[in-house]
Amino acid sequence: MTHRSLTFVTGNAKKLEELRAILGVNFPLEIINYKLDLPELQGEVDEVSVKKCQEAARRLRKPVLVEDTSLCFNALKGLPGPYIKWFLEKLQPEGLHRLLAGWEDKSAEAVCTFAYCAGNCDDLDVVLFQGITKGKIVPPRGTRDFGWDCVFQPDGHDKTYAELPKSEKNKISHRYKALEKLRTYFTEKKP
Ligand SMILES: O=P(O)(O)OP(=O)(O)OP(=O)(O)OC[C@H]1O[C@@H](n2cnc3c(O)ncnc32)[C@H](O)[C@@H]1O
Ligand SMILES: [Mg+2]
Repeated sequence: MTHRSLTFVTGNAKKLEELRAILGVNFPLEIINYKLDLPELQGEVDEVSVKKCQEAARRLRKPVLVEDTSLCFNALKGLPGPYIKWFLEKLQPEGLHRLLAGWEDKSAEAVCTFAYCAGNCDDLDVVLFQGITKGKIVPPRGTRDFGWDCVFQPDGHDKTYAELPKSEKNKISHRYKALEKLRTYFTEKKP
């Protein structure tokens, strides 16, 4: 059996860990990691992912996959959105919750957007696979080993992502939902 490969370009080891756990061994392509923190242009969620993916394809010149994660507060009309990394870095999880102090509405959406490009020089078409999990922003609870997991409580659960066992998060998460779409695409797609 020929094994096509796909290079996942990310500087984030936890994203890679979840991708491997979610896709498991039955995914038809071999996933190779290329550790690189790509520059991210400003814009709406989809735009950021498309540009990031085209930059990865330009640099690596082979089939590439990138991912961009947003955390969108409904009271703030979707912000911090794709800028969550910088908000988290400066404000820490406590500060993310405090951002919503003036609003009754604590609802938020975790959005994961995978972007794939076949990497041909003259064709930088990008396909997106997006997953959204709705929830609310709460005071931090649970482990602090991955980003804003400790302040995001998915709807229908009384635990934050950080309090849920990894295997549970990976059954309901924004990343899981995006990867299910990606799995369908690559499983049904003829080489
Ligand atoms: O190299 P890339 O793939 O861009 O990795 P990154 O860490 O820069 O990631 P993003 O640009 O997508 O920024 C998303 C931020 O949200 C965090 N994050 C991503 N997925 C998460 C998840 O499932 N749970 C909690 N935090 C997450 C991540 O650590 C960043 O701080
Ligand atoms: Mg990034």
